[in-house]
Amino acid sequence: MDLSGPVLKTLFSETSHSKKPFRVIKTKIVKDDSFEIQKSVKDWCDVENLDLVVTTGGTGFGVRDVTPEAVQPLFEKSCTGITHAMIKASLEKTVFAALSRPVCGIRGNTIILTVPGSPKGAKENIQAILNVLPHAIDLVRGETGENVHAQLRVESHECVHHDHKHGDKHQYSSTSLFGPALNIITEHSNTLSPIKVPVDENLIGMVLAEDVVARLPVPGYRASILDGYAVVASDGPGIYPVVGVSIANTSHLPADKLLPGQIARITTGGPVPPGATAVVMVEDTTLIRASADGLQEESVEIHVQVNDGANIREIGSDTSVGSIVARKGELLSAVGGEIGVLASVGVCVYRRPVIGVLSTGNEVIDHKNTLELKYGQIFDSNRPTLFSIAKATGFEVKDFGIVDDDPKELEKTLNTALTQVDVLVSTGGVSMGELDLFKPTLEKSLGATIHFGRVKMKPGKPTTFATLSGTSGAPEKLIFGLPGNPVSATVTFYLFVLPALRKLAGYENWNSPILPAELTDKLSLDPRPEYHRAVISFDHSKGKFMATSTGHQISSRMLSLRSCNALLKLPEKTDQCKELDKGSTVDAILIGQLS
Ligand SMILES: Nc1nc2c(c(=O)[nH]1)N[C@H]1C(S)=C(S)[C@@H](COP(=O)(O)OP(=O)(O)OC[C@H]3O[C@@H](n4cnc5c(N)ncnc54)[C@H](O)[C@@H]3O)O[C@H]1N2
Ligand code: MOO
Ligand SMILES: [Mg+2]
Repeated sequence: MDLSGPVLKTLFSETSHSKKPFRVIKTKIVKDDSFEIQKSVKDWCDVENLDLVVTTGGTGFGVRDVTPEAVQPLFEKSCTGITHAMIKASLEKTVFAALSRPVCGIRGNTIILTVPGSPKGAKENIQAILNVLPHAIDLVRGETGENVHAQLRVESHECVHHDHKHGDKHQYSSTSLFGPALNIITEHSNTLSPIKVPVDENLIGMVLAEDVVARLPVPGYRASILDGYAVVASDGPGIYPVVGVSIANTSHLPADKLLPGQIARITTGGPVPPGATAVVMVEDTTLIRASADGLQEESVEIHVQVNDGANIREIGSDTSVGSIVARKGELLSAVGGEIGVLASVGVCVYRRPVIGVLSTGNEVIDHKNTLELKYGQIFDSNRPTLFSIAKATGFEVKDFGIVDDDPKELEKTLNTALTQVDVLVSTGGVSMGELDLFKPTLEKSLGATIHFGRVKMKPGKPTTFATLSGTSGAPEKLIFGLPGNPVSATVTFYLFVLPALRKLAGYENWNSPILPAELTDKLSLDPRPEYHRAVISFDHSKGKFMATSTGHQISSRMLSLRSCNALLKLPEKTDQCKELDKGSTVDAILIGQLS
């Protein structure tokens, strides 16, 4: 008769797990047959997906005691500590506990325990580990239970100095405010080395690494400003023979120069013939006689007196040789002016940083790979969002995909990525959960230096910044661990990553512009300084920018970023100030277009 089964069932039912009792939902009596035992345990782990499977009996020294040998091959991980705790507790009661051979392990999300068959022994063993079981189950399930929470609060408490000597606990230096955190980042964002590049549209968004000096004059020849006739100005008005034509880069003249009393047809930009001293626009002339075929004018009347030099761009009048046409530090904008100026010369610009982006999380699924989500899964919105911002702001991104919450996989991907990029941006896994592995992996496996791991701001509290020294004089790599929440990832990209990218690319002004804006409604304040998503627009009647909140600001709600073009800098809530009134003026960080 099974006596220990009911004893354990009662014990579990009386025990609280996350304020709910354990529920024993399966019981079964199995013969002392390895195959039968394995089949049942495997079924409960793999098919039923139970949190905990406990076998009683078959752990002794008897010939028919085969449970440990049957169960052990099913383990993916051994739980030696639990086994020790059980044996230790029993040994304290009787030395005969030494004749028990329990084994404990993990298969998938299930913990498997083998305890003795005697009701007393079984109860003692389970009681010995009952307190750690909820915590263990939470960890194996990847959830954050209260025990885990308490443990992690110790493990990641804020400290000012980063110190490896604090034992095994993870301690990541914390910066309390956004400003100092950004300063740390920009101190490490050293402008990359200059490169020589051809002048084309790829220059947009690049910064000149040296002054650009004109090597050639513009124009390189005397060029006409108008369509008309090249003349000798001192000839004055009158009827003249048309002796030649100067169109664009071709010039047909009977002699090597225009003589007084002669004129030549010329088009805009065409080379003014030697001897000509001015150009008269065609509107100030009349055709007197044309050739027989009507294609060529033979004589033309000039109606106006022009001065020497009229309507001629002299050599070098736009740009003289040796003049500085663009200065070091100048940003080559998309408006086109700078690129147009440089079109005649080669340029040296700062290399633009290469950025790697990856998402982390077992629940994160690439939206391009499936249209279906299983329970608990979510689509990866962070990578497409960050790619878009990077592209729109002129930076090249490499995609490192989605990485599971697995330290080895994370380490492998980070190592690969860091050989290819200047800046690595990862999202997720930086907060307090037990699957938040980014910081320990960076520090322990990659040897990176974490400069801060928390910032007093909303959103973006767990934002992490680290650096990894470059090999053989190469610049250090910048590593950003942005929070997984999509809004937090996006906002912190704008606030932390973009300034770093701009500084690496040589921008003198790397921060986004800030405008004063008036609130159209009152806003409640948060205990953390907040970067509140809003739409700002210029109100012509008031002569100022107006800011309207995008609504509920929870960090998971991407809709709070829809149409948003600014982040309002809101101060933290104090006893004296809990909200900002309608009409208050706040700083608005411009992140999008003004409409
Ligand atoms: N006990 C505490 N818990 C949390 C704290 C805290 O201080 N104490 N901070 C909260 C804050 S604030 C944030 S922000 C989040 C940050 O979490 P993690 O960076 O660790 O990110 P995950 O846990 O991996 O994911 C959080 C959330 O975001 C979703 N997610 C993750 N990746 C993506 C993606 N690529 N696309 C879309 N959504 C994504 C994920 O499913 C979670 O819902 O931590 C709080 N917790
Ligand atoms: O600080 Mo988290 O980024 O608000 O949600
Ligand atoms: Mg987390």
